[in-house]
Amino acid sequence: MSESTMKTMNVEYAIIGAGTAGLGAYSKISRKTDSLVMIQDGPYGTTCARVGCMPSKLMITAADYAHHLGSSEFFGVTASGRVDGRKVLERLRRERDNRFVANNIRYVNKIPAHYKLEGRARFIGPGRLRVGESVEVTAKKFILACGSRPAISEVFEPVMSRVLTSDTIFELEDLPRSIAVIGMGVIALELGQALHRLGVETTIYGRSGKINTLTHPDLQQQALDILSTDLNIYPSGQVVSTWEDAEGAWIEYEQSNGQRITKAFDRVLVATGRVSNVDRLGMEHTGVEVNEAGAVTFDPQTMRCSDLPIFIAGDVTDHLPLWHEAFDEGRIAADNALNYPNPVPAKRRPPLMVAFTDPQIATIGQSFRQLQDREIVIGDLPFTSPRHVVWNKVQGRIQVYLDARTGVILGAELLGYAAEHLAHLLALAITHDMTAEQVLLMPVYHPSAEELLRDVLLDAQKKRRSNEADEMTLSSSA
Ligand SMILES: Cc1cc2nc3c(=O)[nH]c(=O)nc-3n(C[C@H](O)[C@H](O)[C@H](O)COP(=O)(O)OP(=O)(O)OC[C@H]3O[C@@H](n4cnc5c(N)ncnc54)[C@H](O)[C@@H]3O)c2cc1C
Ligand SMILES: NC(=O)c1ccc[n+]([C@@H]2O[C@H](COP(=O)([O-])OP(=O)(O)OC[C@H]3O[C@@H](n4cnc5c(N)ncnc54)[C@H](O)[C@@H]3O)[C@@H](O)[C@H]2O)c1
Repeated sequence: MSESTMKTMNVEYAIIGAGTAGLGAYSKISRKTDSLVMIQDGPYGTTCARVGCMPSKLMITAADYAHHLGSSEFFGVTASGRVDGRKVLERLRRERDNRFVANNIRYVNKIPAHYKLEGRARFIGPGRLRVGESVEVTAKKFILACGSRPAISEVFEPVMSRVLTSDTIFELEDLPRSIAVIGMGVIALELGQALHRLGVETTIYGRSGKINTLTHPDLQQQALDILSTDLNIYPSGQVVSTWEDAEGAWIEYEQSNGQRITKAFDRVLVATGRVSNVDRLGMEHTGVEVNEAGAVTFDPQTMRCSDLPIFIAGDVTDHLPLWHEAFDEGRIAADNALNYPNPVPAKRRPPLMVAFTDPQIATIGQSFRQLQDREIVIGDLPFTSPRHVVWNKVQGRIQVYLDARTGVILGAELLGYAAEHLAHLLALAITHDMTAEQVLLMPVYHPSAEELLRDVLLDAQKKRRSNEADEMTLSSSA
């Protein structure tokens, strides 16, 4: 394209990406100025609604129904269920498209056309972007909100026609007969368990041997043991080769003990993490600092990159790739872009993560690993309350970490049925720097799952008092 046919735009603010973070930034900036553009490559609707949080939870819910039917005998209820894979996937797409994606598109459609530009943006110089092949945008401030994409390693190239990722699995017409799930992170565990419960012969191939979403070794092991009771999991090793023939996609996997396993599958779901789209942005033209791993360095309080008028938000950061964080970061980045060069540092919320497996995995505040150098007491109980017994859901554990001196709740790791709700109560307590004693002032209904939270805090308190008594005995005998 010649310079003369290149369309040019000159604005104050350019937002790259119209996902959760980009739209969060747009909503703030558009209230203050007309001089902005939001550039989107690919379909609108956001990763969360189209191929992330929402379709995965819709699939998990169908799988939960199938699982409950299969286990209802325990309650004296005989039920028979048959999974119709086509209907499961049709319903998933219907709900996703008519509700979650449609809501988002409705919002995007209300954005005036002159604020929106479609095409892939990349920097061609400081303050200058090329969008697609025919548009050049000059802006004073930039918000990088262009998300991430599934990582697929070269070893899967021979079976690419059978490879699925979270970007493609929800578009299947029918459920496959068998699937290899590569990875043991959140996507692999959520979707692997759901597919298994929907009747797909599923094998999960991990790498590290650990469920790293949790950090306490006992919880990691217990999570693996529980999930392995109904799921076929090889936790530790690596895929060494793949090939395809009439039987399907063959996976050759070497376990960490050196033993090799070879098996053919209809499909292969690669869930081995995500890569930030920052690598396609031409950052070398901007002067932004990039660390050894290729990630942009930024200040999490302002989302500012180096000292430049460039801000970053959402999964593109490689840091806390979760929906609520993307939304917060978009808004923090917008506030700081609007106020540039004066920083507006934001108080970040305590970390909160829930994996929607059964049992659920949740982490709140500081992890056990992060607290290793600090004096803490651990409230630690099996995930059992009268309510959990009634539900016949007594697997797992809850750990709450208190500062040994003050009793302030610092963090927690949970593995248990519907842990999401206790996780949110703990998140509230941590947000307000509450002590166990303060939380214990709350009324707790009987029989409720929240009794477990009360009991684990009482356990932690008891340990704290016993530590204090030991210290007093020591000092009086010294
Ligand atoms: C399967 C799955 C399940 C998940 N489940 C949950 C969950 O239960 N709870 C939770 O909190 N989080 C969940 N997440 C994470 C959550 O979806 C993300 O954290 C969130 O969607 C990130 O939003 P974002 O705005 O950073 O990115 P996105 O929504 O991906 O937006 C970025 C946009 O930028 C566009 N883009 C990329 N490059 C360019 C470019 N050069 N120029 C212009 N545009 C560009 C992309 O096409 C994309 O549309 C899940 C993710 C996945 C994949
Ligand atoms: N419920 C939720 O909030 C939810 C659900 C799904 C996804 N997400 C978000 O999406 C992000 C991406 O999820 P993800 O599961 O792709 O990433 P992840 O980082 O959680 O897990 C990737 C896993 O793949 C393993 N791995 C990497 N290379 C491998 C290889 N060659 N062979 C075998 N295993 C390999 C890693 O050890 C890791 O366990 C998550 O970090 C999470 O923030 C959140």
